[in-house]
Amino acid sequence: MSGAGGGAARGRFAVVGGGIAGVTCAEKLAAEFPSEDIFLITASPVIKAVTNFKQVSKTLEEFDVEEQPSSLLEKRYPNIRVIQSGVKQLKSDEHKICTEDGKEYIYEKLCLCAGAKPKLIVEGNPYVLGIRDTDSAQAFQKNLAQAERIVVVGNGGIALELVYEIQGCEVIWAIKDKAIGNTFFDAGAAEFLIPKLTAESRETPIKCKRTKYTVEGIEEKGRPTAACDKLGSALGPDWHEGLHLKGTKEFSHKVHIEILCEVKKIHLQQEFIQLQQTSLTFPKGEKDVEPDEVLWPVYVELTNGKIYGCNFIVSATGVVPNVELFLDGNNFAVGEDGGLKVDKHMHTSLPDVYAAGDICTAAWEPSPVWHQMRLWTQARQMGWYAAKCMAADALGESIDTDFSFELFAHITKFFNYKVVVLGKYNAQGLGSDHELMLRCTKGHEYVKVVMQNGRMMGAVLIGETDLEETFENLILNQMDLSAYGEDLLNPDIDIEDYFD
Ligand SMILES: Cc1cc2nc3c(=O)[nH]c(=O)nc-3n(C[C@H](O)[C@H](O)[C@H](O)COP(=O)(O)OP(=O)(O)OC[C@H]3O[C@@H](n4cnc5c(N)ncnc54)[C@H](O)[C@@H]3O)c2cc1C
Ligand SMILES: NC(=O)c1ccc[n+]([C@@H]2O[C@H](COP(=O)([O-])OP(=O)(O)OC[C@H]3O[C@@H](n4cnc5c(N)ncnc54)[C@H](O)[C@@H]3O)[C@@H](O)[C@H]2O)c1
Repeated sequence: MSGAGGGAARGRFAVVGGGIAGVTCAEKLAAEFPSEDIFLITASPVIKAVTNFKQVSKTLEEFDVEEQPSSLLEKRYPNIRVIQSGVKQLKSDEHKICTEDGKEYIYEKLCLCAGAKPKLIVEGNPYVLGIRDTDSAQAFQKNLAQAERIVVVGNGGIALELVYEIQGCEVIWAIKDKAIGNTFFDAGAAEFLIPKLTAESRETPIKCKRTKYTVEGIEEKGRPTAACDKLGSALGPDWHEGLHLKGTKEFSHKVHIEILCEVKKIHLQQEFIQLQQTSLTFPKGEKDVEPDEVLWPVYVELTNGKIYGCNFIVSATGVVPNVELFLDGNNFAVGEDGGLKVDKHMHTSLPDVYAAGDICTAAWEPSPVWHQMRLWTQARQMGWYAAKCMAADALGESIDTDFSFELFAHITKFFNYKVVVLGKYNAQGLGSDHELMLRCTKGHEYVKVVMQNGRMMGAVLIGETDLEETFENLILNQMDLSAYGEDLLNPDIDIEDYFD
């Protein structure tokens, strides 16, 4: 980009967002166009960089994520110029971005990677916390250190990690579903995991192939913090490992799960007193609940009629893409989940504007075994592929959809187990036309495969199953496995020998 006197700076490529999607996109553009300046405009003072990237198998990947000062990125890629300022306005018809520091940038091609923010059960209630970035995680830790009881609402990734990690504080976990972890597991897997949740003490964390989160080149003491909670980058794998997630009590873990319910109302202490209703103590057994004599700062009334007092509530109820600012004056097509719709070339509905990561909604016809989930891995893949598409468009070349969108593949860790989910691991979108095959050894491993017409469509692998590569191949090649029947999961048969 070149400055144009006191007016707008002009250039070929601009990227908004210093999270994984934006940084990966800027890096790829910088590598493809070494003689062009790439503008990376980001509201946060630190950027997220992928390091030690390793392709573990065809679609599973392993990498570390480092939070770095932007100067390190500029050092690695001298043609990336990081502008640390929030975008105030996008004028897509003029190909112009206006930032909060009063500057303007004219682009030829732009990629929006502004991420998402927590979708809270209620906005503006100081007792309801969301967790997204370093600031909000630290605020949570600080509040937890003073807490005796909290209520966690939501049943996805964050809730699963929190309820397992929190110590010295009673946790009432309210979920809409019948079983825990509905975004990753079915009831069978949930049953397998529950003993870990109720175990008296936690084990040493296992090492597993999953992304690792570190902070590089930033002194802990003088560490820059995001200017504002809403604009920091999303945390990611192992985000809780540096945090001391302990309440005021000396016990290890106390989690009570309320299933099939939602939050009906949240009452502040004064409102609750006026209501003259009864709240409950922390249940000791299934039916062992008593009226609570303690006065709490806030009360949660559940749709099952129960009321629990607590110090605060964590709303771990998903995310909503950061789009409002970009919609103002721009006629973007928006998906049902609130993201900017992108086609198979990561192109939004507006000319020369692309989007990647949590902000976008994949609106192309997906492969039968891929779906979008707002995950770190997908943010990296989309950022990289968006840059490839921008480059191809700029050079008038054609490009095929990236292979990473052929199969949904995610490695993570829950309750200290390695967890690999592949394809339609919960039979998403398959209706009733599918079969499940299971293999489970209590406390050791849980293997589930989803079959349709003799073909493997998805799998959940919990524990050290070593099956991920074989199953990845079986899902990708859609081989007819009818002849193998139950042998597919027979632990006495080395399944790899069959198919290698
Ligand atoms: C607590 C937690 C745990 C998670 N754990 C996992 C996990 O184990 N595995 C996994 O795969 N994923 C995990 N995720 C999800 C993962 O972190 C996100 O999917 C991923 O980081 C999204 O990357 P992104 O680049 O799209 O967005 P973000 O990381 O949110 O980055 C957005 C960037 O845009 C900038 N920005 C926003 N608005 C503006 C603006 N107006 N102007 C300029 N800049 C702006 C922000 O400052 C930020 O730099 C977790 C998320 C959370 C919150
Ligand atoms: N290990 C991992 O892979 C990991 C860990 C943490 C977070 N993440 C990702 O970070 C993002 C944020 O995590 P998250 O856990 O907030 O989101 P999520 O999308 O994983 O889960 C949201 C949960 O909230 C529930 N929910 C939604 N609205 C609700 C309401 N009004 N009342 C009660 N429950 C409600 C949903 O049923 C779902 O269980 C997600 O994209 C998630 O995939 C991933």
